[in-house]
Amino acid sequence: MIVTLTPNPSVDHALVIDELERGEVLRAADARLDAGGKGVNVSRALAANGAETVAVVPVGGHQGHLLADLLGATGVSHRDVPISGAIRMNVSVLEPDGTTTKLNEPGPVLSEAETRAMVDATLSAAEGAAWVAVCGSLPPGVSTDVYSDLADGVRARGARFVVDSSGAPFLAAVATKPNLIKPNHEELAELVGHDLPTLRDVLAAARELVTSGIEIVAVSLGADGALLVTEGDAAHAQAKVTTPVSTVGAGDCMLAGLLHGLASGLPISEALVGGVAWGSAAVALPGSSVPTPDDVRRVAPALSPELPLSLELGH
Ligand SMILES: Nc1ncnc2c1ncn2[C@@H]1O[C@H](COP(=O)(O)OP(=O)(O)OP(=O)(O)O)[C@@H](O)[C@H]1O
Ligand SMILES: O=P(O)(O)OC[C@@]1(O)O[C@H](CO)[C@@H](O)[C@@H]1O
Repeated sequence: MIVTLTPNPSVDHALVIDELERGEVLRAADARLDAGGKGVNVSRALAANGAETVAVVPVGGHQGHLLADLLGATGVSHRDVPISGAIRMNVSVLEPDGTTTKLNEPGPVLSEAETRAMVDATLSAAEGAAWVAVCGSLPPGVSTDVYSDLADGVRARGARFVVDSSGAPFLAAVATKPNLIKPNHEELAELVGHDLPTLRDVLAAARELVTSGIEIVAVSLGADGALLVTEGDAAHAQAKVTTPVSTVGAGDCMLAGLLHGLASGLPISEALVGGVAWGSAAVALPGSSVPTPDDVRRVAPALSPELPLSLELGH
């Protein structure tokens, strides 16, 4: 069982347009709503592939009701923590060449009591779980100290602690030495404090974090696939997507596939290939849609026989 906590969930509103032009009235050709926020997406992807998961979410306001309805419609088990503020509506603007622009709200202010209730709900869901993944930004009012409470509580219950975030909260979370982190290329550069132009640089940065006490560093690299590093191992995998539609949530689906593989006892390289398959399958789907097993079967992920260390990333 994999538990997710999304401290700052959203309803994701995706709009399909021809071309993003500042200062113009743009008519959307299509639009869709999905339950969103990084941990919610991880749980949605797991549930869509038949894996056991519970999503813990603070819920308030009209969007909160909508989030609960959307989650219910997709069959995802969720534990709602009532809050007085309204959760976010985040907008994604999707162009035909696959370019995705995101506009994310800050989210509601959470009181200390609401933050405590969110931690307690997560720790109660963590009883008997294999992994607990805390994903995405922190809403205003939530101190980064929340990560040490969560890390200690999750470990005390025998589960493994995963974090995916960005900026200062990610730095604070990394200081708790999670069992697994999933930065993307930019977030890893932020964590180590310098640019990482090639896969060789990404490997060195991931090894630095592993040496500091993090068991597994999984770096998602967009179209360049993903690199997974542990103390004794490093693996790279990639899958081509001919027509990218929306990259929103691809990193979350990659994390979901990876955790599913690890929870099923796969060796890390096979779990990585599964993660890349789920992430790449998500890129071929609209909005924040998560892939089903049929979608995953349509992509052909490949483990690199040797690490392509000279690969220049993002080209
Ligand atoms: N253009 C692409 N072509 C093929 N696969 C892709 C592409 N973009 C992303 N992927 C797949 O999705 C995974 C996650 O992508 P990425 O590194 O962009 O995540 P992210 O920045 O965390 O995304 P998000 O925050 O939207 O969830 C990659 O590891 C890769 O497997
Ligand atoms: O603002 P955060 O919490 O960093 O990210 C939130 C978000 O952009 O991440 C998901 C995609 O990964 C979306 O479902 C959601 O809107």
